[in-house]
Amino acid sequence: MPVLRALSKVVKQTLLGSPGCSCQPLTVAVRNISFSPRQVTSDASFHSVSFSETDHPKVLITGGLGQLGVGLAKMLRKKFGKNNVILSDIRKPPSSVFHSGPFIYSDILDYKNLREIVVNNRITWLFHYSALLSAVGEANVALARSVNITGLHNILDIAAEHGLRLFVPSTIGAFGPTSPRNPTPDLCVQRPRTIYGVSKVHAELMGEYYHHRYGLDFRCLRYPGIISADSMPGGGTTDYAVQIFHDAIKSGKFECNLRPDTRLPMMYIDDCLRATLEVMEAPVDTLSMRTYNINAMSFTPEELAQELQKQMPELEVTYDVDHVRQAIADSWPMNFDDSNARKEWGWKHDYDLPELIQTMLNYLSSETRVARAN
Ligand SMILES: NC(=O)C1=CN([C@@H]2O[C@H](COP(=O)(O)OP(=O)(O)OC[C@H]3O[C@@H](n4cnc5c(N)ncnc54)[C@H](O)[C@@H]3O)[C@@H](O)[C@H]2O)C=CC1
Ligand SMILES: CC(=O)[C@H](N)C(=O)O
Repeated sequence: MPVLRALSKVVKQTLLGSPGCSCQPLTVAVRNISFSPRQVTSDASFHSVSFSETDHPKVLITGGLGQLGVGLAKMLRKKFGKNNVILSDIRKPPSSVFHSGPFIYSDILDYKNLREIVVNNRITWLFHYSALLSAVGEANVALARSVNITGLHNILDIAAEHGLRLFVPSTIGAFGPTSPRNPTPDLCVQRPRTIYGVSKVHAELMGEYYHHRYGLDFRCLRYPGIISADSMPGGGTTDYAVQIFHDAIKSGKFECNLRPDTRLPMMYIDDCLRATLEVMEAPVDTLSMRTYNINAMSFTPEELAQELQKQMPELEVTYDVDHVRQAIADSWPMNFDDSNARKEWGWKHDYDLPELIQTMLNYLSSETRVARAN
């Protein structure tokens, strides 16, 4: 009976909150009302990150060995110091990554292990990059549901319990065929048709809910398709826009898996990572929302090929449409309206299509020259 009485007291506190406070202080079990390891102690606080801690955050990046995580770690280590940024993943890191700063194994489905990492390393900022992307997710819905939704729940609970500032990326894929597509504003119908999109809308809503309910410092950007030279994409619909550069340099030929007229929002990786840091550092009073669109450019495969052919006139592009990816792309935004990010916290992209092409070609051709010389 005492157990039941205690339980009912916790339930009451959870549901009613304390008088005069719109968000619930951390006196409740975040995930479930039970005697689980997720029960938060009464002296914990969602607002416990002190100023000096946010000036010099201790950072954890999950899913850090994908297309974006290694670049994010590099940028954050430059700013906050090598040992203050821990990269984690479930894959074995290449030796260059392993020797460039702290790396640990972390499966986001293992809640206790995550908690241990956060506690032992006194983590204050968490960048949650683990996910299955759109095309891979459609090929393995059960795994995508588990990693993208169950994994996110673990991350939210850990972040809330330990007063972390939490960044979770969302995507153009969080919109669907009934959303306005040209342009797509921050707030509109979101009815995606992929497990990836559904999981990202869920992440946006859960993060915002934890923010309003518990005061979690949740920040989220909806990224366009990201283009990078030194890392490969992990199985998405926008992957063609990276692959074309590699194939152009290697063989002078590229077979595109989307129709030539498929228009999608895109961004160079340096802009994406800078936006991520900028929104994490934005003063709270500049953020009227917790989830923002960001954008840089928007093009079709045909436009990208034509622009690339200005530099490489011999490039041959053919099309062999993958129907799964095409259906996904046809349901996504063609242009992204990111005016709120620009107005509120000063977002501004540096790379348009010509700069993107020049930067990618410079990087990849110098890599090829080095490889040939060795
Ligand atoms: N790359 C892009 O164009 C875009 C990416 N994003 C988002 O940015 C984030 C990072 O994207 P990418 O680096 O491109 O993804 P990616 O697919 O290249 O990498 C994801 C990483 O998550 C890891 N992972 C999978 N299951 C895991 C688990 N159980 N525990 C821990 N890690 C696990 C994988 O090993 C992989 O290294 C994702 O959340 C993605 O949705 C959003 C929009 C565009
Ligand atoms: C735009 C994304 O979220 C990703 N690159 C994908 O195509 O799945």
